[in-house]
Amino acid sequence: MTPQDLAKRQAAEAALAYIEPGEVLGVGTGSTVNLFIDLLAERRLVQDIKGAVSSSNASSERLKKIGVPVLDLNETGELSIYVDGADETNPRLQLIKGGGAALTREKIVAAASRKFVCIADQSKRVDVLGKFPLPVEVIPMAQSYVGRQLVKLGGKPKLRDGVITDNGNVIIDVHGLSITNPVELETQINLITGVVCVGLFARRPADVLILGTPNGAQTILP
Ligand SMILES: O=C[C@H](O)[C@H](O)[C@H](O)COP(=O)(O)O
Repeated sequence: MTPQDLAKRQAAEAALAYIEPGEVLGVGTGSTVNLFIDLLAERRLVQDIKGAVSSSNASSERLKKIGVPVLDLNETGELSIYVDGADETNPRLQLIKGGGAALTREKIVAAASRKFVCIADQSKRVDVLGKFPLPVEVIPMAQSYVGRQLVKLGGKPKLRDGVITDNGNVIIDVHGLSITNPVELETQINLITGVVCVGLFARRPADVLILGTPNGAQTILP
């Protein structure tokens, strides 16, 4: 395991403490979440939860493989805990997400959860969001139009080659942004016709960040 994977695993392991027995768990997407799912099996915690609402087909498959029932968010109502990774986090726990193209469902599950526990290695921590290209999920026929609007906002849009989301849409990654006002930019991008979702989690930041570091897992509050 690389030092980065070890740090991700530390964060994932610390997040196990947030699981509420008998509850439905919200589960995100990505390599850090995969380690979290693996730990559910390793630590025999699968029986403790009622099931999971997942933010991607990939996570659903992984959950089913270890015997976790994957439930429909429309049937579960509000979730107590949502555990997910991030591509970047600032000190206010506002995030960039969507490196794995799952941003829209992630934002839905985060919105429907009382507590969002973000798990990441320390390389994800930044002062100002934007070094990681900002993912935007877009309806395919609007791709060029949305690209032009994103240029007007100061970004350099680039279509993510060969990627179709679980919702049948494309991803535009916006390079060259220095996101000093994440709430405003999230609103501006949301207002572009053809945008399904932007991977900026500013209006609904994480509630808790668990960061894997060489000195162990650190819990950070906004
Ligand atoms: O679409 C993917 C998600 O937003 C992931 O949570 C994010 O990309 C972080 O992934 P990883 O844990 O692999 O760094």
